[in-house]
Amino acid sequence: MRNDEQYMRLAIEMAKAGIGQTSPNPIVGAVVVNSGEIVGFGAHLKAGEPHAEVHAIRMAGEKAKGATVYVTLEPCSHYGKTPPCADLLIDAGVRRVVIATTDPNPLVAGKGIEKLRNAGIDVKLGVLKEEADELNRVFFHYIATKTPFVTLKYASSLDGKIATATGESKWITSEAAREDVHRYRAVHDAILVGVDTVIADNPSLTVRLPGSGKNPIRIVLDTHLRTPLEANILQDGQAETWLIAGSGVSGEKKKRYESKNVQVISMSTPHINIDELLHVLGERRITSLFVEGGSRVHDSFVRAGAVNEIVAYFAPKLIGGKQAPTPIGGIGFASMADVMQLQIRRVETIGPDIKIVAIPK
Ligand SMILES: Nc1c(/N=C/[C@@H](O)[C@H](O)[C@H](O)COP(=O)(O)O)[nH]c(=O)[nH]c1=O
Ligand SMILES: [Zn+2]
Repeated sequence: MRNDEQYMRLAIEMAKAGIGQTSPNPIVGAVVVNSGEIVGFGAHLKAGEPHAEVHAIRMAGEKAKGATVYVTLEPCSHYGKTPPCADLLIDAGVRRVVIATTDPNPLVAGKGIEKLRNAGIDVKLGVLKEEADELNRVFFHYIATKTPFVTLKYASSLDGKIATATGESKWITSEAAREDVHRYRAVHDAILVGVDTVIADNPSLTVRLPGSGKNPIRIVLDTHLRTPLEANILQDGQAETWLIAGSGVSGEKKKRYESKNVQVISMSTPHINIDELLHVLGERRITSLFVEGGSRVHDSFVRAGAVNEIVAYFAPKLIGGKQAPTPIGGIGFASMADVMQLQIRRVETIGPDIKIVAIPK
């Protein structure tokens, strides 16, 4: 016999099956318990497919009657692509529902709970709320702002250089650290780099992991459309590629770039405004954005305050050189009073490297 927290921990572990697969939906897990026996469980695996509660109740069958259901997010009460889970739980005759966190969507927040309580079901809220909120920090951010959750990633030497003064950067971090980066790419809707990185590294920006699925959309900040036409990201057909151009680029120049997997998106101003960019990406259902550099792009996101998480890798190497570029270049902050304050969330080693995860305060 486990207690509410232990069953909810199971539901949270179950939810993780959907990580990287459910966008733009949240990841959700559910566990059905009857007289101390687990009789059903499930996770939401893909937008448009059954919700976690549906899988769990189906598995429980008759044993759902009089059972307790543990679910990491408030059961939905509106008709989306599938019928409301609140009604399903009521019809299945469950006795009690334990919920980790309520739905952030103001249109539905609390409605599922109200339906359950009106049907005489005992509802308990807030069990492992922090863990459940952390699970869906991307989804909650997107619902609240309609812009993507932005993760800034860089890799540098211990003395903070992302390349040598002559522009060499292969490789700074280890194979293990670079594989970790691919795991981040694999769960993001889109990856973003600046055109200078495309010119310098000719990156493919695809996910090279065993059995990896669909590649994220590749986005290049390219105000004047300087991306070389023979660049991998325009030629390899491995993923969709969007070039973000300033308003000054001529239609005929844009046409030269547009092809099957390549689109040019023009901003409303000559220079790219990060805030406008994020709203345009949000409208195109990009809920998570992985910004991989270079240093000018990082600076523009930091100065726009458009960073929700930083993932930094430090290699045990010294590169030196006043001209060697650092992770955040560009203009930066003139006064210490304006710098971006962070909170370190995690420090870990990966192979010979150090990985630090931080969030803005
Ligand atoms: N130089 C390094 C990186 N460099 C990061 C970017 O500058 C590269 O262009 C990009 O990762 C290449 O993408 P790909 O072609 O898909 O492999 N990133 C890292 O984590 N460690 C490094 O040592
Ligand atoms: Zn539902």
